[in-house]
Amino acid sequence: METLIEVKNLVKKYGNHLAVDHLNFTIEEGHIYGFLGPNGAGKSTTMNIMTGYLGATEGEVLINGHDILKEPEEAKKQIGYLPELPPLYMDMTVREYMEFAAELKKIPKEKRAESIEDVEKLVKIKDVEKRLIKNLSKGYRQRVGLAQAVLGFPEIIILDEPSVGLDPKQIIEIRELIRKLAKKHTVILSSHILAEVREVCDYIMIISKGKLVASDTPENLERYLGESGLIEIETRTEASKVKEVLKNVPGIEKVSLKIDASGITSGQIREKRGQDIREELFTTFAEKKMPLLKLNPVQVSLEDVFMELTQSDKAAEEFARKAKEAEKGEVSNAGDL
Ligand SMILES: Nc1ncnc2c1ncn2[C@@H]1O[C@H](COP(=O)(O)OP(=O)(O)OP(=O)(O)O)[C@@H](O)[C@H]1O
Repeated sequence: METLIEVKNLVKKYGNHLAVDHLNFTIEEGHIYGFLGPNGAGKSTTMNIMTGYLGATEGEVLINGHDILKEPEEAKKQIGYLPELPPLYMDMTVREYMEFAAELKKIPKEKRAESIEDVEKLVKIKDVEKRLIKNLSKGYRQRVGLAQAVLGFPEIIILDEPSVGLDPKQIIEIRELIRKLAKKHTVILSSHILAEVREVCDYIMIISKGKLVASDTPENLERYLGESGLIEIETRTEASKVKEVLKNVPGIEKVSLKIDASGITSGQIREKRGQDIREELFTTFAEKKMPLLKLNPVQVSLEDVFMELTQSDKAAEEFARKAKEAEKGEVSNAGDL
């Protein structure tokens, strides 16, 4: 697969504030990437640098091998960008604005009309092309912003929070449109909403405090981080006896139990790092004739992962460790085959 964008050691400082902190990643052809991070994480700043709207303090961005600062024309030609606040001219009609955008993009005169028609149909703004932008709803304005990004059908389309401020129906429409675009283009979008990124993107980059704290497919992120090291159990045996039995099971870090009104003891067992004590638990309880009603490893959702990664530096470090281990595991598995 072809590498379209290389971001190398990117740093952006606003005064003393490090908005982008040594970012490194590549964008490969044919995916829908999601930049996910809380407000202020540095998503817009990164996108503005990648698209040549903002200079970096350090580092470099290559678009199809062209440095965005040294060869801006060549690099920008390959990108369509919808910034957080689309640069719309309120007193222009939609069509006038599209003509203006086509001129800026240097689309040859003889191809302009056709190019605009194609995009207007795709984004469904043909019906409003004679209306002034200031009289359009927020949803339609966003579509016009998207239309100027898509105009000329560049290879890479970058969208900053494309669904912010839209109503649920418009959000669904925008998502459908993004999926449609992704059939022929590489799309990068940012969002602070995990559900949105998970729904549309096949690759997620989690950004927190200007740093890339995780980057993988949604499935892999869930897999690496899904195991919490916690096991839920339930039994009719008294809590004190359960505690006694658990003392003899190696690999346990912590136990917390409670009894409900019906006499069922339930609780959580935290395993020591890297241990899997499920079989040991099962046989120990069975030997003592203390049947377990439940023995269930607690799965962490992508929501939990996101919250943890973006709130705690320790969690982010832990993620990096797990991802490395998983990578090593995959390499050695491949070797075994
Ligand atoms: N022009 C600026 N001057 C000073 N600080 C800035 C400027 N632009 C952004 N920042 C700061 O840089 C950090 C990153 O901002 P950025 O807009 O890139 O984040 P974001 O992830 O896109 O969040 P949002 O979704 O809220 O835009 C924030 O702390 C922000 O306050």
